[in-house]
Amino acid sequence: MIKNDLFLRALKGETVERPPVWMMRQAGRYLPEFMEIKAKYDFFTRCQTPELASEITVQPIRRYGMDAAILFSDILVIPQAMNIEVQMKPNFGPYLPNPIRSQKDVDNVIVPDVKEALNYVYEAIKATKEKLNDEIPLIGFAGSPWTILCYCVQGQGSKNFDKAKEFCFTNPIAAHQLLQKITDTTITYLKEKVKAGCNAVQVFDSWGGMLSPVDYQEFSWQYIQQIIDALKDDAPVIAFGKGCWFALDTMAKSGASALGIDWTCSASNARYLTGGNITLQGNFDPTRLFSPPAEIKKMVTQMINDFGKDKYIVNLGHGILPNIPLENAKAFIDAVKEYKSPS
Ligand SMILES: Cc1c2[nH]c(c1CCC(=O)O)Cc1[nH]c(c(CCC(=O)O)c1C)Cc1[nH]c(c(CCC(=O)O)c1C)Cc1[nH]c(c(C)c1CCC(=O)O)C2
Repeated sequence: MIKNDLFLRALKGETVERPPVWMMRQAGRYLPEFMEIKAKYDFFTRCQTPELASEITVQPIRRYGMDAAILFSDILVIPQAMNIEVQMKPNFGPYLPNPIRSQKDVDNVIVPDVKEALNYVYEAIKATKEKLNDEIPLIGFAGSPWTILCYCVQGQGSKNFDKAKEFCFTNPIAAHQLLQKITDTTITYLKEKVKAGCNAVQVFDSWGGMLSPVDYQEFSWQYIQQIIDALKDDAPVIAFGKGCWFALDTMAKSGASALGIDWTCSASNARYLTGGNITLQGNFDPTRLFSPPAEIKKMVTQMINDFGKDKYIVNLGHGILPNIPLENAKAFIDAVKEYKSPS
């Protein structure tokens, strides 16, 4: 049994004293203790060494006491396991030297035995569970098939992922084959993560908002739906689509336990679009963490009042930025812990 189960109760839609809180990308570069490890080990060494990955995962918890931990890893371990070379270049980000651009490239992509290929991730989960000592739940995650395709085809980060979209629109058969291969790999991977000890999983569709509503259904959502269908009896699933407010009505009917909301969608609009019954997670503008702590606290309290304390998980609308002052991150977490319902 998990001692602080606020997060799991919110995912079930139960009434809570206060909403739970965690931050997307909470194990990261704003933490000096993270930077110390980063200085010594390259990115994939950190991901692949269970002792390092588990240590990095619990760093923000020790400092701030969030209500859930998220495993330190990356969405790009999936293409790596599928035989696609992925590098993480310092001060540049992901770089895939042989991007996928043709049917032949797609044919060369394998659906691996993820039990073997990503065994280091499950070992990291087990090590993390020991460190967490059942105090709080652990979240596992994967990128959405569309977001993974974006990197596989573009070959690097992008403002508009134009090459990824061009590939889908000029070569839809190959694109769908690739999306299905990623989906099949992701389903087995997430199931293994749950078996290893993750208490919930989140699917990050970071680049879903690059697609039109119609294209979103075709190239992104139908694959996320397959993942939800396959996982929902194993663990609660959170679906986060950045810029995907237009699909919230579909997402609300998917069987996901919660939906992530970014900061461009108001709480009332998100509740309206999702029918008011499903747990929502979000949606503080990550850049707003640069505001003074007192202002952050006021805004967080207002945000909880706007979403309502139940069926709600406090989070940012996307990942925390590298240069956020430590006391500002603390103000965000503390505001939630100090929350009192207006009566
Ligand atoms: C799109 C995406 C990626 N990775 C991820 C996403 C989806 C979430 C989102 O949209 O932010 C997910 C991710 N990546 C990382 C986590 C760790 C867990 C956490 O702290 O939340 C999570 C949940 C570690 C990481 N993944 C990465 C870092 C920073 C580089 C480093 O530590 O050396 C971290 C802490 C590298 C990475 N990995 C990726 C990018 C674009 C980058 C470079 C940009 C950046 O530096 O933020 C791909």
